Amino acid sequence: MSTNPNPEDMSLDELRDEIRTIDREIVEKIAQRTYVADTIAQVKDEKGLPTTDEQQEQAVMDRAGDNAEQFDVDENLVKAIFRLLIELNKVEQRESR
Ligand SMILES: C=C(O[C@@H]1C=C(C(=O)O)C=C[C@H]1O)C(=O)O
Repeated sequence: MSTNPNPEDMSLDELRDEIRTIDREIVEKIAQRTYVADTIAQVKDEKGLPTTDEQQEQAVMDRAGDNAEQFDVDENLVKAIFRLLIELNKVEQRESR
């Protein structure tokens, strides 16, 4: 068994390192988005507004579709991810009110 990785394995490792960094950044961004949504929940609480804002959710989904198109990724998949992010925020918002 050789201790030296062949060049193909090295480049696979390097690419997976890149994925690892991106995965961390994605979770960091989700945490940032959740934090801002928590702040929005406080503002809504002060103003006596409901947790759910369907018009805003539609705007977020429309933007997700536009961004998916711009970056040439599957629009339905990106929208599914944003639907989950919105639900995550609403659960968090309800818990913090
Ligand atoms: C964060 C908000 O609260 C909820 C969560 C949303 C989201 O995660 O994008 C959008 C609308 C609201 O239903 C908001 O009103 O902006």
